[in-house]
Amino acid sequence: MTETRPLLHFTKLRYYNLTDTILEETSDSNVSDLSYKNTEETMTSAFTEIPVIDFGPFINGTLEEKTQVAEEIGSACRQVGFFYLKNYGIPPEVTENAFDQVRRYFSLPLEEKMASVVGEVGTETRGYSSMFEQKLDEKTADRKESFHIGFELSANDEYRVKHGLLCYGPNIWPKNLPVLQLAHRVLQAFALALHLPEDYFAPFLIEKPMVEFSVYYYPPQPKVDDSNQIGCGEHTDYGCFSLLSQTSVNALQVKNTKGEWIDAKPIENTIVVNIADTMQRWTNDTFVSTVHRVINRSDKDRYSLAFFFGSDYFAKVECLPSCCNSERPAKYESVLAGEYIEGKIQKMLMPRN
Ligand SMILES: O=C(O)CCC(=O)C(=O)O
Ligand SMILES: [Fe+2]
Repeated sequence: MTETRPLLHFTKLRYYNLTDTILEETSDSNVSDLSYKNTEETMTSAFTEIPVIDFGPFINGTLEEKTQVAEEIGSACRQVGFFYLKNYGIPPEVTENAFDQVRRYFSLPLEEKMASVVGEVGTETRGYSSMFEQKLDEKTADRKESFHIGFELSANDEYRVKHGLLCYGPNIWPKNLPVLQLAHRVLQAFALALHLPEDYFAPFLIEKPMVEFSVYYYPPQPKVDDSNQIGCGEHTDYGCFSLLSQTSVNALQVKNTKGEWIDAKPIENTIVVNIADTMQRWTNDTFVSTVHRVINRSDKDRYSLAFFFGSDYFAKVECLPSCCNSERPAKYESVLAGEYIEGKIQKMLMPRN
C-alpha cells in the first residue's frame, strides 16, 4: 500500500507512509534538556474530596505563580484524577447562555430532535442521541439524552476528513469557543506539572485535536430501584482530558480506591476537569483516569456541557520522557491515539433496532 498518512511523534512531527518510512519531519523539540524527571508512581488515594484549584494565577500570574498552580493540578491528577477550577477565564454568562440553549433544545418534541440525528443511528458521534442510546458502562444503557458535535476541520483535510476518521467535521462548530483557549492553558499546566516545557503538548492537541463537545440532559430519577438504568453508567473517559460544566443538581460521582462514590457536587462558577485514558497511558499511570458515573436522584432536570479533548488522531501515544526511567520503565506499548480511542467509542454507541 502506498497511501501516506501523518504520525505525530513526541519529539517531532513526522509524516510516515504505512510502511513506516519517514517522508518528512520537523526539527527536534527541546525535551532532551529536561532537568527534572517525573518518576513517582501514581498515588491515587481513597480521596474523600475533589480539590478546588484557583486558576486565576495561572492565567494572569508570573512563571512562579503558574508553576505553583501547575503543582496543585499535578497533585490532583495523581491522587484523584478530578479537580475543579475556579477563575478559569470564561464569564459565567457565557455558560448560562449555553445552558439556556441546551434546555430549549432538549424541551423540543422528540420528532424535532430526531431530525438532528446524523448518519446511521447509533454509529455516529454527531447530532442527537435519544434516551438509552449510549452505553458508557457495557452492562447498562444510559438514561440521558445528548447532542454531539466534533472539532471541525476543512473538508479538504487530506488525512482526517477525507478518510472519514472519527471525531472530525463536518458539523456546526461554534466559532471562537472560549473553552478551546482554556483547554490549551490546562494542557500547559499539565506539561509544567510533568516537568515538561510548557508548550510540549501543543503539536499534539492544538491544531487538529479529536474534540467532542457533548451536551446532556438527565431526567430526574428520585428512586433508583433498577441500578441498570442510571443517567450515565460507570466509566472512564477515553481521550486526554475532559472539561465539564454542570447545572446545580448534584448527580456526578467519582469512585475512589476504596470503591466509594464521592460526589462531584456542583460548585458555582467552577468547571470540573478530569484526566482520561490516553493521558493516563501517556504519563505511564502518573496521572489517573478515574471512574465516574451520573445519577440524578433529585426531582429536577439536570444538564451538563462536556468537552472531551483528545490529541490529534495521528499522535503516537508513548511514555512521556519525564514519566519513565530505568527503575520505572514504560508500561504500555506505543499506539496511535485515534486507533486507541476508536474502538472504545464504537463500543459505547448502542446499535438501534
Ligand atoms: O454529565 C456529566 O456530568 C458527565 C458525563 C460523562 O461523564 C461522560 O459523558 O463521559
Ligand atoms: Fe465521563
